[in-house]
Amino acid sequence: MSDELQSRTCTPCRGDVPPLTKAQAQRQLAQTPAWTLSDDGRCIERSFTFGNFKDAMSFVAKLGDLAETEGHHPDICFGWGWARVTWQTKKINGLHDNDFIMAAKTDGLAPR
Ligand SMILES: C[C@H](O)[C@H](O)[C@H]1CNC2=NC(N)=NC(=O)C2=N1
Repeated sequence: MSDELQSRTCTPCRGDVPPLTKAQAQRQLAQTPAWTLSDDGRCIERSFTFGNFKDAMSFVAKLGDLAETEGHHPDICFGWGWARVTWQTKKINGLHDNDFIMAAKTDGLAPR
């Protein structure tokens, strides 16, 4: 399930496709069950915990590198012992398969 998503790479989104509907997003969420769909169905979010600030910042740095590699970028908040990641495709103000691919890849970066 999410292994399949983790193995995929993002496709450039030129903004010429509609966002996933809330029902489509809910179906996709089955592959990334640790993530929460927003009420408006336009983004997915997950919080992570760490033992200290350094580990949280290291996770954020790795996620930033991944985002640059994939050309698809999250919103990230973080602090001592925590990080919150939100995925949305800004160009379409909603969710795209890329967001679920990146959510699965984000899970792969998190400490077990
Ligand atoms: C040209 C560049 O690839 C695009 O602007 C990308 C960059 N990263 C992006 N990240 C996200 N989350 N949404 C986008 O629409 C987006 N567009």
